[in-house]
Amino acid sequence: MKLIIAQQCQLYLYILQRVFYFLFHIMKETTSVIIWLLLVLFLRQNTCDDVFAATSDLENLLLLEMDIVRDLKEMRPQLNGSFSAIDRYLEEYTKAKEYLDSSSMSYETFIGHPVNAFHLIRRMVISYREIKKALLNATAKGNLSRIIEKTKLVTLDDTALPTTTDLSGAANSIAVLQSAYRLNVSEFVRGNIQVIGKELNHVGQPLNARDCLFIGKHAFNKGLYDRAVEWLKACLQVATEEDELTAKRKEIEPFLATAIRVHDEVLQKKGPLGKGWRTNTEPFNKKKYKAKNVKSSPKTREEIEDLIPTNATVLSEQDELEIFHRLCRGEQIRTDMQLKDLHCKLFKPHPYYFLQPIKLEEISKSPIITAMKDFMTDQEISALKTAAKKLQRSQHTSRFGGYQASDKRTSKQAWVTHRNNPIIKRFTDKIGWAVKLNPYPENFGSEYFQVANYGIGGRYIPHTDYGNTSPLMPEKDLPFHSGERIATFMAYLEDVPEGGATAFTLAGVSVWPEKGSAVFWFNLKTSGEGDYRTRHGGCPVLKGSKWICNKWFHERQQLFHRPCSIHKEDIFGIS
Ligand SMILES: O=C(O)CCC(=O)C(=O)O
Ligand SMILES: [Fe+2]
Repeated sequence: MKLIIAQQCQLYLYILQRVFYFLFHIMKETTSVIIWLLLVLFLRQNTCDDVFAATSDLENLLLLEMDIVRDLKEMRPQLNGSFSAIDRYLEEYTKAKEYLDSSSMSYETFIGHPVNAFHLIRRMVISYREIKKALLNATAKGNLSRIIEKTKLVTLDDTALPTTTDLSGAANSIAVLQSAYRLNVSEFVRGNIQVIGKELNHVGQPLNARDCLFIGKHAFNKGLYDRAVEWLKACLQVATEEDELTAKRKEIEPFLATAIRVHDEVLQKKGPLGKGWRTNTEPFNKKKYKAKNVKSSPKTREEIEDLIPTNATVLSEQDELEIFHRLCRGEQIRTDMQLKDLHCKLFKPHPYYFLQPIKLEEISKSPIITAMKDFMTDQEISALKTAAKKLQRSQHTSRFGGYQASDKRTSKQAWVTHRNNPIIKRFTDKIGWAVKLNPYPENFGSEYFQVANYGIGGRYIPHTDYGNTSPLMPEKDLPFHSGERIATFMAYLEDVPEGGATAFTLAGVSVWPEKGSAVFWFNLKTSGEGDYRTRHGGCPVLKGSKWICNKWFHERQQLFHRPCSIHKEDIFGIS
């Protein structure tokens, strides 16, 4: 008996030992994975509340600033002595406010100008922290506490204020805007948006030398060496003209020298364009450096088609970004023949549309992309925007797996259901009748509406809507077996004065946002295979506030509406 117990004990011990060994082994293997996961979580948290990523948040920030200023102005006479941080800030704010009042712009229009938005974020990040520190110091010293402790800025939770991450995000966005739209930098530092070769001038408030230095450094860090040099040169110019110096020439010059040197070295070693860097085609220092393999970007739709992957080859990220920016700038890369083939028609796919047909415009024939003009009523637009109050930072596939907020997709979004909202319910029906697909999330025909708002320079780099590139609506409501995103309906909820087109890089077309209009396309071929030619992205918003609303249809529920086919290359159409 004893023997049996001893043997059993040994067996248990052996099993326990193996389990420990196994766990230890797993832990050893997974330690690095865990560290990565923690890092990813940490990075995610840090980028969650980016205020620069949505104009609606920037507008709220502007209102908050007005509140704080009212309070500061009331308090200032009671504070004897020097509070230079407050005085400097109030002076700067007053200039911005006078500018806003004299231009009689709406707050949304004002904040839709990237320079005005940058100024606001800078004041909130730098000036407010300085003021708060000065006030708290004074409180610590004694009798001012009763006045100061009541001020909004002191009682306000710090999480309500933007952070240095927001300021960096805004500087990055400006660098991206300049690069994508070829902005005239010497005008931009004066606050004016001018695109080289285009009649356009949106006036804003000038930047100071420190702002230019800050943006120049961000352009450099993003590998935009040509742009960094332009910024730093403009910065020197501003510094020479400034009454109250914000950055000394001595501070700027070393950065400029480094930017020029790195620019020339990169050009000589790697060429003018690659993943993560760009330079001019000529070096600044021609005596010391030579240019290397200057590559011209694709010119026509045919040339782009040559780049379309046939089997496994994929268009390089850099080539695609070049095409994307050309489309964003409104360059025509299709031939006249291709354009001549496109038509408009009045479309009555359902009795609902008999009296008021849809104005359908063909945007592209391969793949088929259609626009529906004036598809939404003002009532539907405001119902969707009102329902999308709690916006969260949008995410995109991450290099570490899963999804992450990054500058590949700078917007904020909310999922909106039609439940309990008769206007949104009717709008859902309307879409279903128009495109002849099941639009109801209840039976997994589609996801809820995704309403998104872009901020300064807000963009979404080219991607496909199929293949898990962005998170689906909350998973508990949409099981895996609902299939891929078979089709996309995307409506524009605002006009965008400058930039912000949707560019289809392989179709070679751009669609410009028009309030109430929508675009529709199938992401999958009839065989169920993804149609790579549907790659598209949201161009950086140069000026204004871009709001869109997506409805993604899922594959399985559409079986009887759109039967699959055995012919691999067949595509669906809208008819
Ligand atoms: O903003 C745009 O124009 C494109 C948005 C988009 O592609 C998406 O949300 O999937
Ligand atoms: Fe998309």
